[in-house]
Amino acid sequence: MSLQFELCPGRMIGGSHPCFIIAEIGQNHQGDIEIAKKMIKMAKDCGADCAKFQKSELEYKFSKRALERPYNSKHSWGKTYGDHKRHLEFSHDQYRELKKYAEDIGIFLTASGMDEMAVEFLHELDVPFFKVASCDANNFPYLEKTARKGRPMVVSTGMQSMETIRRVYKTVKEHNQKFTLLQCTSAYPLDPKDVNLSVIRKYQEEFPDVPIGYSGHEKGIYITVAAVAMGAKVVERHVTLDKTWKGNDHEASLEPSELAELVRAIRLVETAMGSPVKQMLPCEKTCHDKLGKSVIAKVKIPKATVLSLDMFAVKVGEPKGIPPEHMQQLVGKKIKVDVEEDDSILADMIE
Ligand SMILES: CC(=O)N[C@H](C=O)[C@@H](O)[C@H](O)[C@H](O)COP(=O)(O)O
Ligand SMILES: C=C(OP(=O)(O)O)C(=O)O
Repeated sequence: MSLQFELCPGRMIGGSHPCFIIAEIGQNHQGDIEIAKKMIKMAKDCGADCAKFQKSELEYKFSKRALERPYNSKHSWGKTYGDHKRHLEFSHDQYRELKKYAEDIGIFLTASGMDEMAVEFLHELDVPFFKVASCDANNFPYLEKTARKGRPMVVSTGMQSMETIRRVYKTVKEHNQKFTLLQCTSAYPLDPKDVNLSVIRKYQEEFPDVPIGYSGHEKGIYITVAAVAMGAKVVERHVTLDKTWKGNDHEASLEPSELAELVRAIRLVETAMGSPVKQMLPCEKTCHDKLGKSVIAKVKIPKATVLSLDMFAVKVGEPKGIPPEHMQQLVGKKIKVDVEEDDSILADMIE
């Protein structure tokens, strides 16, 4: 069984614990703290385990020239990429307010630290765990420093090769035992042919002591539910209050009704995963009583006949007799009574 650990106070993940569902608010709050709060509440009401944001200290995440480059996208909130990002970035005080709000309504809150300084701030904010965004999965100095802080980590692996992920595993593991790797393809919205859920299996094989999860950017909920059926122990999906809003991520996000449906579907599938022990269950008795088949006399069998296969048929009999899987064992045995054609052969008729 995969490693299990406490990702948030009182909330274990991995093993047979319920999948941990992260509602990624990201920057879908449009830079408005009241919308952000509504989204945290929505995540809670829909049954998600955690609301997540993205925290950057912009001069540490981007170079000057990257911040100054013109950003003409229809999703832009400013003339330059820096202006756009500044519009979407909450201050430290605003983060404290959001964290308090989440605590008040009873949902975990964290953020991806999008650079080392942001991780420092999140550490001080006392988030339950660090999320590492795909764009930092190959940022080894960052990974090492973050892992050394000792908080659990959820590491996304979009845009990376298997070789890099092996190195991520080794690097983080050296300093921190509590982490999970999420399969992710970083495209918005993500085409199903590029999802590669099979990577979940690959990760489970290569890293059997680490819970594996999935961070999805596709439309709809089916693929994420399938990830859970494959054993994803953490899932993350972007959420929005309105998919038509301005912003790069809204289209690939779930609206409240979809998030609620995703949570319901995940919990249903988890229940249905059940046990690998194959046996007839008590709930099957009614069906078995009505339609379970028995060994039936194909012909009249006189008392003292030595039984052979050509004397048997398999039918639903009344009363229920010997189950057909035991038919072979009857061969060569003697019958103690006369049996009419089409009667059930019962255990106490056999010598
Ligand atoms: C890889 C990564 O960070 N991806 C994030 C998480 O999925 C996204 O939310 C980006 O922040 C977003 O798509 C950027 O959009 P823009 O460039 O319009 O701010
Ligand atoms: C980019 C992020 O996540 P992912 O790589 O899982 O999409 C994030 O957490 O900010």
